[in-house]
Amino acid sequence: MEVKSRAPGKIILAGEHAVVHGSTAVASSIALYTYVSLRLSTPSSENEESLKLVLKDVDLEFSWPISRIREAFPDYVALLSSTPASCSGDSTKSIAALVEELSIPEAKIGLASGVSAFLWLYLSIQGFKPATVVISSELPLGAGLGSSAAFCVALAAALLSVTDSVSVDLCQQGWHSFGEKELDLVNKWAFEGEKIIHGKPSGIDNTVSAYGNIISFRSGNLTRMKSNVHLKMLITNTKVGRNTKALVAGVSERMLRHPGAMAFVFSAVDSISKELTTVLQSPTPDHLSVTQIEEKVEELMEMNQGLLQSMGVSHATIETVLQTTLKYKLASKLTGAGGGGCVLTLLPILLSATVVDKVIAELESNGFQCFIAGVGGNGVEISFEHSS
Ligand SMILES: Nc1ncnc2c1ncn2[C@@H]1O[C@H](COP(=O)(O)OP(=O)(O)OP(=O)(O)O)[C@@H](O)[C@H]1O
Ligand SMILES: C[C@@](O)(CCO)CC(=O)[O-]
Ligand SMILES: [Mg+2]
Repeated sequence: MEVKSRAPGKIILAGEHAVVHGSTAVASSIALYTYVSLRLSTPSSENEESLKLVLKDVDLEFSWPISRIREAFPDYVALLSSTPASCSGDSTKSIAALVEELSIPEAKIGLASGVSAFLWLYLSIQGFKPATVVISSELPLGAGLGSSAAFCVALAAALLSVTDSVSVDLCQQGWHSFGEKELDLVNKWAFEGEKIIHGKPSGIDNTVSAYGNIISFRSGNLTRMKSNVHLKMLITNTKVGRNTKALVAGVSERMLRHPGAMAFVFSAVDSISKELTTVLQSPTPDHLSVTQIEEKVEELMEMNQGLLQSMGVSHATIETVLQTTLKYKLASKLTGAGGGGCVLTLLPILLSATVVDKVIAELESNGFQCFIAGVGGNGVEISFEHSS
C-alpha cells in the first residue's frame, strides 16, 4: 500500500520575524503543495533492507541500510516515540553522522537540514522499518512560501497515518483531511521537524500548513479566521536564494544589540497584525466596502514592510519589486523570512486585467517570476492507494 499526503505552502500577510519574538502574525495557506509518498517495504531476504529518500525537486536520492541506522542508534527504545519529541543530544549527533556520509554536493548543502528533519521524523515515528519515501513540491524551495513547513507537515502526516496513534479510514477514496486530534499531532511533530530546519521557529508556518485557511497566531496559539473578503495576491519570486535559519538568527542578534528599539518594532508589528485580523473579519455588504478593506490591508502591508526593513531582512531585489509595483499604485511587502525570496502584492478586485498584465511583464523583465494566488484553502490531506 502507498500512503500519499500533501501539505500547502503559505504566505504571511503580517508579522513574520516579530512572531518569533512573541508578536501576533497573520498567515494564509496557498494552493501549492508538497507531496509525500510513503511505501513501507515488505520483508525480503534477497535485498539488503534500506530506508530510501527520493527528493524529486533537487534530483537527489539517498539510501541508508537499516543495519547502518541501527548502528547509529543503539538505543532504539529511547528513539521511538508516540508523542512529539525534540531532536537533541545523542540523536543530533547520530543524525549528523548519517547525513554527513551522504556527501551532499556543496551547492545543495541547504538540503542537509531537510534530510536531518526527515530522518528525525521517520525514525521517531516509524522506527527502523525499511521504506521508500518520495517527496516533490510545487513550491519554490527556500523562497519564503513555507516549503520547509509543508515538507515537515506532509511527512508527519504520511508517517503518522500508518501508526496506531492516528485512526484513519484506509478505504476512503481520494484526498481527505484528518480529525482535529490527528491534526494537532501532525502539527506538533511537524514543528519538531521545523526546529531542525529553522533553528528557532515560531510554529506559524507548520500550523497554517496543517490547518489551512487564514490564521492569526501568537506564541503558539492560533485563532482560525473566517475572512469575509477574498484577497487576491500577486506573488513575485525574486529568485534570490536565502536561508530562513540565518535570517531569523540575524534578527535575534539585532535585538540583542538594540533591545529597546527592537521591542518597539515588534510591538508595532503586533498592532498591525491585530488590526489586520479585525479588518479581514469585518462584514462586506458591497464592492465599496471590499475596496475600503483592501485599502486598509494595503496600508498595513506597507507599514509592516517598513518595519521588516528596520529588522534588516529586506533585500535590493525586494526593493525593486516594491518600487515597480508602487508605480502602479499597488502595495507590496516581503513574505516569509525575506532576504530575497518572495514578495506579496495585493491585487484589488477592481484592478483591470491590463494593469495586472503590465505589472507582471515589468516585474518579469527584471528576471523575477510572478504568479497569482488566492488567499486561504485546504490544509494537509491524505490519500491511500491500494495496488490491485
Ligand atoms: N521539497 C523539498 N525537497 C527537499 N528539501 C526541502 C523541500 N522543501 C523544503 N526543503 C528543506 O527546507 C529548506 C528550505 O527551508 P527554509 O525555511 O529556508 O525556506 P522556506 O521554508 O521555503 O521559506 P520560509 O521559511 O521563509 O517560509 C531546504 O533547504 C530543504 O532543506
Ligand atoms: C521568519 C519567520 O517568522 C517566518 C518564516 O516563514 C520564521 C518563523 O516564524 O518561524
Ligand atoms: Mg521555512
